[in-house]
Amino acid sequence: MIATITLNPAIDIRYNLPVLHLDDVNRVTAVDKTAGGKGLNVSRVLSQLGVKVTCTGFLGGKSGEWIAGQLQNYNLINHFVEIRGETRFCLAIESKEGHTEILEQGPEISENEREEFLKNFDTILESNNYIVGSGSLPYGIGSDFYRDLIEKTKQKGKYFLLDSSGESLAQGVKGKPFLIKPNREEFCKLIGLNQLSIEDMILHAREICQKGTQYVLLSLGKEGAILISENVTLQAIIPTLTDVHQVGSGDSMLAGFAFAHSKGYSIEAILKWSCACGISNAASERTGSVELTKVQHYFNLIKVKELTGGDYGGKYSLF
Ligand SMILES: Nc1ncnc2c1ncn2[C@@H]1O[C@H](COP(=O)(O)OP(=O)(O)OP(=O)(O)O)[C@@H](O)[C@H]1O
Ligand SMILES: O=P(O)(O)OC[C@@]1(O)O[C@H](CO)[C@@H](O)[C@@H]1O
Repeated sequence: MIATITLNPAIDIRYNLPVLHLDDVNRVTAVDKTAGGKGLNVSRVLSQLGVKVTCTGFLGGKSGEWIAGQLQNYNLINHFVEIRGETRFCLAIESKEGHTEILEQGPEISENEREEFLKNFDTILESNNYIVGSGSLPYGIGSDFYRDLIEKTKQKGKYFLLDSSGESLAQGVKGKPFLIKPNREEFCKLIGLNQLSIEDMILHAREICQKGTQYVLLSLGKEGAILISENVTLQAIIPTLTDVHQVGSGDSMLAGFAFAHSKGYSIEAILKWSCACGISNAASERTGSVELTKVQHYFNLIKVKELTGGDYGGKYSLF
């Protein structure tokens, strides 16, 4: 079984506008509202793939109640800790100018609520082999929180997949999770440089793997993805879609990885499943949502190629 952690869930609102006018009134042409936060997107996609998923994190207030209701609709097992604060809203605006996100910081978590989560987490660990921890941390949760959860998970011999950013990702990597899934920007921040070439990202990712993280799944949007481990580097070449709804593609990708790995598929097939889920989400109107027939269709179009750059320090010929 797979459990997901969403410490800072959100009601995700997506507005579509032909043009976004700043300092003016804008009227939207389409609205979408989903139970979000990265971990809940992962959960919904896993559920669509037929996996029984336990979801945990913090939920509070009227927005928390709304999200809890949505969990039932998707047959997700609700192990969220109820909090006094109000669960946040996150806004994504899609217009001709591009994609704009406005994200609330989220509620404050008290010491007691944090303790309750940790007790709850110990129980969840007993019955789940995969833990997927995704997204930002709310106030009151220290940046080493994921790291502690990763260490607990590893002590039980289970897999922790981490998708975070900034300091919580940097700290998380120190806990040596099974996998991290940064996008290009998150990875550059992790390394502490503004821009990195693909070759340099591979070399840095390999270094992270040598220190104990098993996989770095580098997601590159419409350019596909690269999966790096200590011994192998695989590139996924994908069909590119235009006119996409990209929010949640990274989360869908992570769901695809957890699903395919838990089925014991080959590493090439796991990378294809990951990308196929990301693409299917990008093709969907809904945030954090895939269709199995589309996933299978995209799976067949993806090519996986091994990149050989010689020893660590060598260059990768493809790029
Ligand atoms: N325009 C696109 N066309 C085809 N596939 C896409 C496109 N955008 C994303 N994908 C798929 O989704 C995967 C994840 O996308 P991306 O790298 O944008 O993740 P992310 O930045 O974590 O996304 P988000 O934060 O929006 O969830 C890509 O590796 C790719 O497989
Ligand atoms: O603030 P975080 O947790 O980093 O990101 C939150 C968020 O932008 O990520 C998801 C898309 O990946 C959305 O569902 C959600 O609104």
